[in-house]
Amino acid sequence: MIIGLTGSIASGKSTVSQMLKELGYPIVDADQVARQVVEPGSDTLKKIEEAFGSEVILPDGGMDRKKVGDIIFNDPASRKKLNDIIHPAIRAEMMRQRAAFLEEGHKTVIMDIPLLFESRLQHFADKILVVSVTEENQLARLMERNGLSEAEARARIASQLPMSVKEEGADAVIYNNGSIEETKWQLNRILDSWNAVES
Ligand SMILES: CC(C)(COP(=O)(O)OP(=O)(O)OC[C@H]1O[C@@H](n2cnc3c(N)ncnc32)[C@H](O)[C@@H]1O)[C@@H](O)C(=O)NCCC(=O)NCCS
Ligand SMILES: Nc1ncnc2c1ncn2[C@@H]1O[C@H](COP(=O)(O)OP(=O)(O)OP(=O)(O)O)[C@@H](O)[C@H]1O
Repeated sequence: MIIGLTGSIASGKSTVSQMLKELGYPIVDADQVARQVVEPGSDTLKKIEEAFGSEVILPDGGMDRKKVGDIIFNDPASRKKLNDIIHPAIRAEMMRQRAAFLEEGHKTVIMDIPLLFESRLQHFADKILVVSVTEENQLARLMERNGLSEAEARARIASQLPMSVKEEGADAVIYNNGSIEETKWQLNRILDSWNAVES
C-alpha cells in the first residue's frame, strides 16, 4: 500500500512523518528529495542558474534557498518556471526510492508530498492522508518556525491550494490543532482502519 501524506505548508506533515518513521514505516520525503536534486554541480541546479541568474547560487556552489524562496513565493510565473525545472527530477528520484523500498519487501510505503494535489499526483497513492490545521494555527506556526513576517507567511500559504480542497480529496484527515499526543492518536486510528502494516 502506498500512502500519500500531504497537507499545507506548516500543517504538520513532518511531525506526522516522524511519527510514522518511529513506527517503522519507510518514507519517501519530497522536500528531502528536492534538496538532493539541486546539490552543487547537478544538472537541475545548472538549469535553475540559467533561468534565475547566478545570484541564486551561493559562494559554495549550493542553491540560495532563501533567495529562491523569496522569488517564487511572491511570483506565480517564477514559481511555475522553477516547478517546471525541478519537479521532473524530484518525481524520478521519488519513483526510484519507492521502487527500492518495495523491492526490499516493504508492504507499506509513505510518500510525503506537500504538493500532491497541486501537482495532481493523487494516482501515486492508494490512500491519501491529509494533515490539516486551522488557518490561525498555520499562520502562527509558520511565522514562528521560519521567522517570517505575517505578509511573508501569508504569501507562502497563498501559493498552495486551500486546505479545504485537500480535505475533500483525502481518504482520511488528521486535525493537527491539539496536542502532539492527540495527533498521534488520530494517526494510529487511521492506520488501524487501513490495516497498514509497518515495514
Ligand atoms: C523554494 C525553496 C528553495 C524554499 O526552500 P526552503 O528551504 O525555504 O523550504 P522547504 O524546501 O523546506 O519547503 C517548505 C515548504 O514550502 C512549500 N513549497 C516548497 N516549494 C513550493 C512550491 N514550488 N510551490 C508551493 N509550495 C512550495 C511546501 O509546503 C514545503 O513543504 C524550496 O522549497 C524548493 O526548492 N521548492 C521547489 C521544489 C518543490 O516544489 N518542493 C515541494 C515538494 S515537491
Ligand atoms: N500539534 C502541534 N502543536 C504545536 N506545534 C506543532 C504541532 N504540530 C506541529 N507543530 C509545529 O508546527 C510547525 C510546522 O509543523 P511541521 O514542520 O511538521 O509542518 P509541515 O507540514 O511539515 O511543514 P512544511 O510544509 O513547511 O514542510 C513546526 O514548528 C512544528 O514543531
